[in-house]
Amino acid sequence: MNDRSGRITVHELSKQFGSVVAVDGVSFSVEPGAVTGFLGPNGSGKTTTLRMILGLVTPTAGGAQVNGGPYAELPEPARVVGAVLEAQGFHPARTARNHLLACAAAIGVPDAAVDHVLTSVGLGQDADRAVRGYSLGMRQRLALAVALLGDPQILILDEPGNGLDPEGIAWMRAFLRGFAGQGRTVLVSSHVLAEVEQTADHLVVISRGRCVFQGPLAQLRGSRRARVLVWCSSPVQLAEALARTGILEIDTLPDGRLGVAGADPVHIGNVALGAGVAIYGMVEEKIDLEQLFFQLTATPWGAG
Ligand SMILES: Nc1ncnc2c1ncn2[C@@H]1O[C@H](COP(=O)(O)OP(=O)(O)OP(=O)(O)O)[C@@H](O)[C@H]1O
Repeated sequence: MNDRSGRITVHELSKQFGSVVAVDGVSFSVEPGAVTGFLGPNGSGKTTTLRMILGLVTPTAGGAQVNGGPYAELPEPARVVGAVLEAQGFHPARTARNHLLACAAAIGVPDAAVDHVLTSVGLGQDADRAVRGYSLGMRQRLALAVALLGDPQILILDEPGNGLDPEGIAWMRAFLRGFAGQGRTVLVSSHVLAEVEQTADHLVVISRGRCVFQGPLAQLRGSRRARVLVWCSSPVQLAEALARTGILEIDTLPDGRLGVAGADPVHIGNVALGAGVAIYGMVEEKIDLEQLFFQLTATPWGAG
């Protein structure tokens, strides 16, 4: 089965290792033409999910499909999916070129593909050096080159930012965006929202083996209403006065300020004036995605 859609679908996927429930009924889909960030804290089940998509771990329940069928049933899997799950154990004495030539032979692609992928990942100059002299970032690029050998439609990367310096991270981001820009599919895991924030169009967030959010990044940003934080002489009086004008989403912050959603500073100032409450300061709250991610993944079965 290969419908060439470039779509990954995961349905009610679960995996239990003894008494550990690593993945617990996760469902999501990953579409072509976009970068999908697969986010969750350490141990939340990301790697196990990716391994199940790739047929490396047998699910306890549910299933995953790549191009309309199980990965194991794809006729030429390396031409459909390129995956980098962990910094591979490359033979230290081998050059990158020789390593890639061996991989190319194993999956039946012509040697010419080797030069192409070496250039794509920026290792052209270092192709004939032994891998033992490679930095971690260069090894990551080599692992990516292996994944690209079959000119796959889909890339699956597990924490590709690990060990990369800022320049390497910027390069990886641009590469993944370019790959998705060709209409291909990218699924990239991370435990740091900031790492995928600038790359991902879509997010799938898991926590303790369960999916707590999936959708466009912009939707996550918009899921929390912007608030105005108000420092005033009488928070209770101001909250009551605002409520009389229909503004009901008001929280009291630990520092005594009010967090008011659904009203602009002009309205709040006018209401305060009418109620005889002195305003000492107002700021529009910045939506902190990292904090939202933390809130999503900190509560046991989060809000989705
Ligand atoms: N082969 C295994 N045997 C037993 N437990 C496992 C196995 N693989 C994973 N686990 C457990 O399943 C849970 C999920 O692990 P997993 O590696 O999928 O999480 P993760 O989100 O990828 O974490 P990280 O970000 O740390 O890589 C963890 O509690 C882990 O200890």
